[in-house]
Amino acid sequence: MSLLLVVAAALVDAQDRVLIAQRPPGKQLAGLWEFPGGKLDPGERPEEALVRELAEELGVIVDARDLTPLTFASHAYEAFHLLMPLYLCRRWSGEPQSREGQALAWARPGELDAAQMPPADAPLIAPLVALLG
Ligand SMILES: Nc1nc2c([nH]c(=O)n2[C@H]2C[C@H](O)[C@@H](COP(=O)(O)OP(=O)(O)OP(=O)(O)O)O2)c(=O)[nH]1
Repeated sequence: MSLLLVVAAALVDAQDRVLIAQRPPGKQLAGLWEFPGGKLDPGERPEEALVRELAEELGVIVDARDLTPLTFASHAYEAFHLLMPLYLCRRWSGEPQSREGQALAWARPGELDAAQMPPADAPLIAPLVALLG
């Protein structure tokens, strides 16, 4: 079993909407809507990796101190077991923009559709709904 650590963020705006990004064609899980984030580079701390990924993918600047642990996903994919902490982030600078060609959307947690998200993400919806409605 290989364990894959991926860090992800729920960026939450003033209307309590969460930013989701669509995985581009050609990638694993293409077309599904996920939380921005990604894998750690060698030697990187999780929060540092997430700050980097948010800058690369969305062009936003986040202070690691504004990343609050919210919940996590633990899911057995065929090729690896995914462990994915999900951080809550309500403060950043810059307007999130698609830096890698991915579609972006803001959604109320209650509107998130597990069927359109990676299987690992389904259990993440309930904590977001509990927090934000
Ligand atoms: N960022 C993110 N990844 C997720 C979520 N749910 C989920 O199962 N994943 C999986 C998909 C990928 O296997 C992995 C994230 O890896 P990644 O985005 O850095 O890498 P990738 O597969 O796009 O490909 P690559 O960068 O290695 O080319 O975690 C999610 O909500 N956000």
